[in-house]
Amino acid sequence: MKFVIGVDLGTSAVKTLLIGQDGAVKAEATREYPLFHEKSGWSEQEPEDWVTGTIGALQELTQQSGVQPQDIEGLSFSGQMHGLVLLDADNKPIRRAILWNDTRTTEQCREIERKLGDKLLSVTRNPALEGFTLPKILWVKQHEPATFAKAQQFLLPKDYLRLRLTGASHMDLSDAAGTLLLDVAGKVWSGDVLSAFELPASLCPPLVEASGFVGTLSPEAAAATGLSEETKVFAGGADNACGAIGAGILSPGVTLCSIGTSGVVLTYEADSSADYAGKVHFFNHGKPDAFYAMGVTLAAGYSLSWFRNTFAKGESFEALLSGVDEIAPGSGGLLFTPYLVGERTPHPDATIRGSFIGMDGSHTLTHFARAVMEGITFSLNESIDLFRSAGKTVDTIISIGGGAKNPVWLQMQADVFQANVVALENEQGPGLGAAMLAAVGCGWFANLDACGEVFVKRSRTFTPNKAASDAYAKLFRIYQEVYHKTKSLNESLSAFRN
Ligand SMILES: Nc1ncnc2c1ncn2[C@@H]1O[C@H](COP(=O)(O)OP(=O)(O)O)[C@@H](O)[C@H]1O
Ligand SMILES: O=C(CO)[C@@H](O)[C@H](O)COP(=O)(O)O
Repeated sequence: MKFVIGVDLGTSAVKTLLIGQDGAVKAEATREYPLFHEKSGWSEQEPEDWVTGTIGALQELTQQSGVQPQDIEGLSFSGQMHGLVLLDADNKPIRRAILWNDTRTTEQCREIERKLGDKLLSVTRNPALEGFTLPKILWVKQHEPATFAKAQQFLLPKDYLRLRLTGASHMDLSDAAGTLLLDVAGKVWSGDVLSAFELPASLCPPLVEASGFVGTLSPEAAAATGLSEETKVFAGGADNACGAIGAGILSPGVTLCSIGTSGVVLTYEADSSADYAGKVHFFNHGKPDAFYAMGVTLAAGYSLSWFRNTFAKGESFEALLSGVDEIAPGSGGLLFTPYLVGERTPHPDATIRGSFIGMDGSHTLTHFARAVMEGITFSLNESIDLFRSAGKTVDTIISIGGGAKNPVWLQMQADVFQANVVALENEQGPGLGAAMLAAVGCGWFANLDACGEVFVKRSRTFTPNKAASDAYAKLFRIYQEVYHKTKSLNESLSAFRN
């Protein structure tokens, strides 16, 4: 039996999967790394932590599985999107990476809108949002000119990791789409955007398809990981593109919901013709010539992690969430909005912050935990609402990400979304999607669709419960009011943030 590896460079951790030709997961290994929030709205990571974590996870994967290195034919990547890694002439990072959930760049977003006008949406197919990469480049240029003067190239997180494992520098189209520098339909770096901000074309790495073969592991990387120097490396894609591949979202009809650090609702687009007027993101898929549209909740799983780390430190998610199923929808009148780091869809707003509304003396920690899960799910339902309003049928949703480990949350998704929610045998959709890119690249299958038939394994389907759905429909309307009623309060409070 031959094997491939999918490396998912997430925000909370790097997760690696070793998968055989039969699509069965032979071994998994994970390494966590920290996030740095030096100021309110800032979010950074140390690129070296990604490399150390990945090498450790790959060593464990090979040792634990007992698979011979020469039987591992290929490897590919999935990565957290948008994060800015600036490299000097020696390919060394010149500062920490500024991540997708860092919202310091509101001023740069307004500058982009002023300079590009209508071209922004027509070329990049997306609005200027704080999380995207171009505003981050402009922020460093303005606030850290001495650092920026050293920058020779920018990469995204998984591209930097790939550079360290192969020695070659590339960016795939699905991730490049989230930079605001790509002509999304034309699949080239936009000369118009680069020149509007006086950025040299040399700052951008060569573009490849997510499925593109980019070389083999360097001798150093092979020695450090225990893998063979012959292992073929394929570019890989944005985590949401890979999540879509790993969930079998390879043709129209089925919707994806991912609850990782962020939360995502994603639908397949067969061509670039759809026009959501910038209300949702529109990016290149990891499947050649396809696209996807998605709404993003910035702090989905992050809200639950923050809640646990702040109020139940040291507890597992299983312990924290035990008993949430005994509380009725609505958490005893307690409502949470997950705007811990601002929001993207449907409220692109870097200043808004979260709320608990309706606290009373009868509420326990378990009520709060359930309210957090409900608030995150309501936020994702706003994206589903947007897609339904645009005429999409959303009746079957594949649910992936850390949040999909909890069956109560999967049932809650079915009840809030009023759709069937399907769980996969392994919730690690992005890692599976990366492994599928490697499997197709190694020639095991003619294309991703054929690979999906073998690799994507559905498990349980959760169907909406009528009484819970009716209650959630009422609660969702109340939830939707909270943003508007807390917006100006948060604007006033922002002066007191650190
Ligand atoms: N057992 C669990 N039950 C519910 N939620 C969980 C569980 N384990 C992890 N999570 C949630 O999943 C999130 C991590 O998901 P993951 O897909 O690994 O994220 P990322 O790709 O961003 O690193 C955590 O922030 C947490 O909220
Ligand atoms: O910013 C986005 C998508 O636009 C995020 O979805 C990131 O891609 C990070 O994803 P996770 O770490 O939550 O999977």
